Amino acid sequence: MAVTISIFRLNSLRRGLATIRKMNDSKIENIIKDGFVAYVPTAKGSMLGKTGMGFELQNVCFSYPGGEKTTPALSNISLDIKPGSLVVIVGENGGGKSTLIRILSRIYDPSSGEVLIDNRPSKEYQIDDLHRSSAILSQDSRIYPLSVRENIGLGHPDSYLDDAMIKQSAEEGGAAGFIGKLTKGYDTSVDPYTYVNHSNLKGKDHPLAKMAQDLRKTPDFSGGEKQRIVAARTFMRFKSGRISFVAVDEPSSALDAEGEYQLFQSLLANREGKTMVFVTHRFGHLTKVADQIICMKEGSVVETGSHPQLMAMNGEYAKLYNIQAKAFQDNAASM
Ligand SMILES: Nc1ncnc2c1ncn2[C@@H]1O[C@H](COP(=O)(O)OP(=O)(O)OP(=O)(O)O)[C@@H](O)[C@H]1O
Repeated sequence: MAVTISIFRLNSLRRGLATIRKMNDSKIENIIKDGFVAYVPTAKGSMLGKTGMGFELQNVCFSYPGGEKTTPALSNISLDIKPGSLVVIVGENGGGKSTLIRILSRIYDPSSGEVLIDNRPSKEYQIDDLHRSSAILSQDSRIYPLSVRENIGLGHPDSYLDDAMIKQSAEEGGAAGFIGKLTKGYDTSVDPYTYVNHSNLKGKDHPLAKMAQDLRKTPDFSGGEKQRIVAARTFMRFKSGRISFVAVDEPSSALDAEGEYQLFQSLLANREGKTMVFVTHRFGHLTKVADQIICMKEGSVVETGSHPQLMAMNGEYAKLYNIQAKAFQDNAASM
């Protein structure tokens, strides 16, 4: 029985992956060149010493290919991100935060300037290798036409049949609660099966009617529930033991304040051996424990430092922090 279920799941995953490949092939144009060096840990670097990926950016500029803007998305960014550090990028809309995350994750290469990863030019590394060692959690992260279990299992396909691991990842991603309330639990299909309602099959005890019934589209998940499944996939990814860089780019827009807080706490609990970079507009609880805050404006880094250092500077970060703090105090006063 277990073998039959495993074969069924494997076939289902294969079909799903073929669909995903088609979805991606049609949309993604790879504009970066692959490197020739495997991402191998160094004593100072990631996997071996379990200290996380280290970055050094030297005069990095970036303009989006075909973008409408006359000014670059990133201008002359120079900074260090130490292995194993917790970094929070803050700043106003359009400041370049997500673009910087994409450069660090090697989704794009700089238009000019250099990025060093573990002391070596990032362009020299094989892209797949770098991506296998990185986990990116963002609003762009997708739900795939697979079961809930498979959507989570994609984070670490070698272990996608490991129920305990899937469930633990769901707990960490804040998804276990609502999955537990689904009739089919982890076997619930997520999109995009169509409801087959052919009149020839109505009320018939026909094999096709049975199949059509099984294909019935399940109710859509809410935005927050989808984000929790995607978060669970990221925690599954951590279990591969390979992840040394985690980029978190505002994954929580559809989460309530409690959901976002829990998600960030779960991520921080998994910090060991990883460099973590967060982009969020609701940053107060993160920046106070961050090793480095990077404050961006109009494509430039305007301030970097710790929370006490930047508050003492009384510049852009202090302005953004005080606006948040005031909104919080006003809310508390009106309750
Ligand atoms: N795919 C894209 N193509 C063209 N231009 C883009 C693209 N993505 C972002 N930009 C532009 O690059 C600049 C920086 O955008 P980015 O998304 O990095 O800012 P951000 O600080 O993350 O903003 P937000 O806080 O609103 O998410 C903006 O001027 C934006 O319009």
